[in-house]
Amino acid sequence: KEKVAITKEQDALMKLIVEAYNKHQIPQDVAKKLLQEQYSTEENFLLLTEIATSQVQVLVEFTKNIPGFLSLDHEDQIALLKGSAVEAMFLRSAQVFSRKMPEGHSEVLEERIRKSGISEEFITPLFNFYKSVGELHMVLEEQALLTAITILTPDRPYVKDQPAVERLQEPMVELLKKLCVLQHPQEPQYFARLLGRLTELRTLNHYHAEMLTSWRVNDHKFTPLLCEIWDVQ
Ligand SMILES: CC(C)NC(=O)n1c(-c2ccccc2)cc2c1CN(S(=O)(=O)c1cccs1)CC2
Repeated sequence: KEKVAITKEQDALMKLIVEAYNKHQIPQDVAKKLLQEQYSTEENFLLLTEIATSQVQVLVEFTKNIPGFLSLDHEDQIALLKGSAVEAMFLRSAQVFSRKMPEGHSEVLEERIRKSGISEEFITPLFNFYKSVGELHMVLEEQALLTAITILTPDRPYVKDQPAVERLQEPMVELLKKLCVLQHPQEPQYFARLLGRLTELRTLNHYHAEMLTSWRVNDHKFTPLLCEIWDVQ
């Protein structure tokens, strides 16, 4: 059985990705707001809009720190960000949700999200996804790499130079694979389960697009940044 070891380069890459991931956490005060007073549906929706908007800003900063990203074609950089924003947001949500929270906090958070005007047929797959990510008990390095891998998906719409994106994503996938073997030696299929979450994420894109149209119908307001990244209005 060949000895799996992280090379010096891989260790340097991982440190860069984790550092970027840590630097760009969501301002806790915004997420904490969701846990405070009892809000109406409209106020919960506005809070989610605020949290989602701050998350997109966090996502852009994290992405800019992915080694090689800023050397990609500029239009491709935009195409990758727009193509991955929803997935990165739901991955982040799942990671926030699956984190150990003080007693009763995740129930309150779940309640607030359920009472935010999001249609039922979207809430179910959303919480199924949060649960399936939570069951993986990902370590920080895995979360950061999985987010970078999601952003560096070559086959997003309008990406011109896909091979250039593949050249950035490939080493991250290789590194994540090694990490999984080292972190979960008793679970050889763990890496495959992680990648399976990325497939599940793509289905949430579809639900999110459906949700957006239903919100536009009953004229919910989004921020300019969310309109920009989600191509609405
Ligand atoms: C952490 C950030 C990325 N999470 C977030 O914004 N959440 C969270 C969430 C999950 C765990 C902890 C805190 C918040 C649940 C939901 C969203 C956003 N969306 S949304 O983007 O469709 C939306 C935007 C405006 C109205 S609805 C709906 C569902």
